[in-house]
Amino acid sequence: MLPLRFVKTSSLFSPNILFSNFSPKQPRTTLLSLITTKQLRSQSPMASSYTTSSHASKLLFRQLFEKESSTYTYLLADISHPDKPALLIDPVDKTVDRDLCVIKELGLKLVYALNTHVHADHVTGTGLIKSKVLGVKSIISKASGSKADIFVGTGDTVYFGNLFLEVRATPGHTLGCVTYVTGDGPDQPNPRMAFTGDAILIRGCGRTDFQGGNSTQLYNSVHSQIFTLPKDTLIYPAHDYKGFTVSTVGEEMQHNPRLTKDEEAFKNIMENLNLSYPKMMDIAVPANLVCGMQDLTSKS
Ligand SMILES: N[C@@H](CCC(=O)N[C@@H](CSS)C(=O)NCC(=O)O)C(=O)O
Repeated sequence: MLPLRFVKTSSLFSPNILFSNFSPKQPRTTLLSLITTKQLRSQSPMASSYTTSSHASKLLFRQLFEKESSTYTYLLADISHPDKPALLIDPVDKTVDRDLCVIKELGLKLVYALNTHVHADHVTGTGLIKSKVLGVKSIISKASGSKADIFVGTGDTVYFGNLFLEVRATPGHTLGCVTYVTGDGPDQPNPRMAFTGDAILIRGCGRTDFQGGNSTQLYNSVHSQIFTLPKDTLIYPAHDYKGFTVSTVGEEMQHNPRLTKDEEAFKNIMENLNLSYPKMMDIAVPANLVCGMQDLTSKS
């Protein structure tokens, strides 16, 4: 387990080898194998874009959907870098083959599998990915209580090529929730993109009734860590149940039916959601507390 303050992928790697500096003081070398996953052509990405940057086409971005749990997985890669280093946010076990197929077809090199939190409604694809693509590192917050290769917290940056994600702790749905935000800088995507997990959903938010959930904390997280981002920041949540794909900070500040209320009204809404527990909860939470390595620990 590597505590992390700074993750930067170096530009010094050949097509099949990636050198990752996990800390400026502790350089580490990781050999990544080629992806050997069987291609599944029947499954395709749901939504896509080649770049959201105002600069040279640099960020490759895909929004991928898993329909049973209505989960979004996000693929990001720096395609201006010779090795096209890529990462996945919130992969789902059931769609790992589809996601790895896209990564292979696009000639990307998967470096990291990140989770925004310990999910209760599906098993993360992280463990399966690590068993299929050697060298991929799992990332989650320390506060999640989960096992992983790398732990992140507020202020950490996760580099893939010359692009990076900034980590913001956004607890409230669970204790260990984080939001990953694309970097603020001249060569970073503009507008910025926030991968909010379940902290904020489009016109909604994550429930707060289990896994250390707390509505006051969620309210404060969203207002201090997400609503303070530029209003044109794109919001990409971990779920959508209504057919939405993307929103913006400004749009949610104006139209989110829960988070536009004052704190007391918000708490009242959250206490009266009356949602049933996720069907997969008893399987998903223990599996996700080991980052999806539950069936793989003896094999890896
Ligand atoms: N029916 C689904 C679970 C739906 C659910 O509870 N979603 C969560 C996020 S996954 S833990 C949530 O926070 N929903 C908020 C909302 O307002 O819907 C299942 O059985 O898996």
